[in-house]
Amino acid sequence: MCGIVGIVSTEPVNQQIYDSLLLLQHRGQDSTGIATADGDQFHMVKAQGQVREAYRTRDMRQLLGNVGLGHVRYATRGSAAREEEAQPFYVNAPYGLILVHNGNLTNTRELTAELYNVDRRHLNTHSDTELLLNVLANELQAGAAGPSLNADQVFEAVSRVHERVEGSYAAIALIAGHGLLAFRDPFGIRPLVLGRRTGPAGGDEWVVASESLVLESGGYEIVRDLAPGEAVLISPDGWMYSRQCAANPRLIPCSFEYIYLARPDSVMNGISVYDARLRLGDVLAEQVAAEVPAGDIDVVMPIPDSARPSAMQVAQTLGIEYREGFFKNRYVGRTFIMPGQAVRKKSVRQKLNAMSTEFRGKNVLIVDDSIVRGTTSREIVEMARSAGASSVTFASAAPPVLYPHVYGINMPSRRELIAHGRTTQQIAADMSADRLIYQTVEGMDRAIMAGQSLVTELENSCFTGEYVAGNVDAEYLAWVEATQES
Ligand SMILES: O=P(O)(O)OC[C@H]1O[C@H](OP(=O)(O)OP(=O)(O)O)[C@H](O)[C@@H]1O
Ligand SMILES: NC(=O)CC[C@H](N)C(=O)O
Ligand SMILES: [Mg+2]
Repeated sequence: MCGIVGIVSTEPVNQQIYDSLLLLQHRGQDSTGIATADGDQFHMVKAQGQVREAYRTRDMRQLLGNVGLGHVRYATRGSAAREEEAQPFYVNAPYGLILVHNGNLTNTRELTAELYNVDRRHLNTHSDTELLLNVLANELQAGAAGPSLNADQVFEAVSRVHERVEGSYAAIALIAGHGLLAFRDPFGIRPLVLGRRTGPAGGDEWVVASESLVLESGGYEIVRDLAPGEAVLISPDGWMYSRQCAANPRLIPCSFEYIYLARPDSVMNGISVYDARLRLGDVLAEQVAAEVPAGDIDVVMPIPDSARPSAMQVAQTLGIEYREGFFKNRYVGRTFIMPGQAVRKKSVRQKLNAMSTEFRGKNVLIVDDSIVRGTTSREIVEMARSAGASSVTFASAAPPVLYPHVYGINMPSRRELIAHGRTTQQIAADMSADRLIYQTVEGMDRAIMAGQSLVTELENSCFTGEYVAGNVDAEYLAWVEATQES
């Protein structure tokens, strides 16, 4: 998952894009980029690292214009370290296009061959985003009748993109002289929300972003989540056009957004992330009560940050005291989205510290939102034991992660997943926990989708092995495993 934002304003957008990217930092820490359109002229700045370190004042000054977009990257194809894969990507024809993308394409091999053999387009990186941009460019070119471009032509091009591209993609593009285009894949796997406000001199200002907290913070009203397959085109003077561009759209958003990726204060597809995490805690508590005799646990503790709402709810539902025994160094980022196992492992130790007075002589129930590689849980159990815990029960608000994720979370290989091919008891032994309790898939679905009717299915492939988009078979998974850095 990456974070994306696009804004059409009545005033310069550079600072607004920067501020929005700071709010989306939790979605990607590898690199960042901003592009603006000043009439027909594009300006772009990209850099490795996080938003606060990436942009200097002179970079910001050159980002002129009232229309723009931005990106924070968490690499899922190619490499986090390659500067040329930082987004946005640019192509000069047709018209001039710049694009940012959250998601991951699954037919990259076919697209790469087609783009070269049929469309005669050169690709310079291993990024799937470069592919997406070139397919869009090709389809816009194919439908272009002359120098002017109308909304119908743009939407027809997006329809052809949907036909050619497989996988997950929430994307925002600038079309020089024509404004901002945003579209979401036909399953709506990755999020994208549209907002509007009135500018200081009147006139509509628009934002499209990965998460609603960007809208809230900028004083925009939420218009709606883009529907799966829908495209929105906003002209530089604030006219908004939209159309359903997919033949068979079906909303199946990624459950991992609710479990871990998104900020709790965002609302996605009408579901509050915070409420979903509370309910995950409620349902997990049922599981704990069924597996652990009453009185066997003295205290419930979260692993900061993402597990807090679920852990609070586990404690409350079970009537057990809630304490914070792990303290977090606020200057260390999210460890799961860091590139490379060595840095992730080291960072867990730098990030979290166990306070022995909270652990000594106690039977603790530690709650995390998810266990993926086990990097966090292995370290945490060891910390709890050295801090003097009598026993350590570990509970995960998500079910066991058993399969690779190919739609925008970088878990390419089965081997690295602590739960793959193991029983719960074996995993508990691996992390040296006395007991391990997992949420069930049914419980997770119930918790996330409770109390609403818009979302009736979730993209759960990393838990179930069922892949909704593209032809994700054993051969493809073996290829991803062999070629993608994790
Ligand atoms: O089993 P693992 O491979 O360690 O992955 C799971 C852990 O990683 C995430 O934490 P992270 O530190 O990224 O972010 P957070 O502060 O939002 O919890 C997640 O919340 C789990 O704690
Ligand atoms: N996490 C994402 O959305 C990644 C976008 C794109 N696949 C990249 O690797 O840059
Ligand atoms: Mg965590």
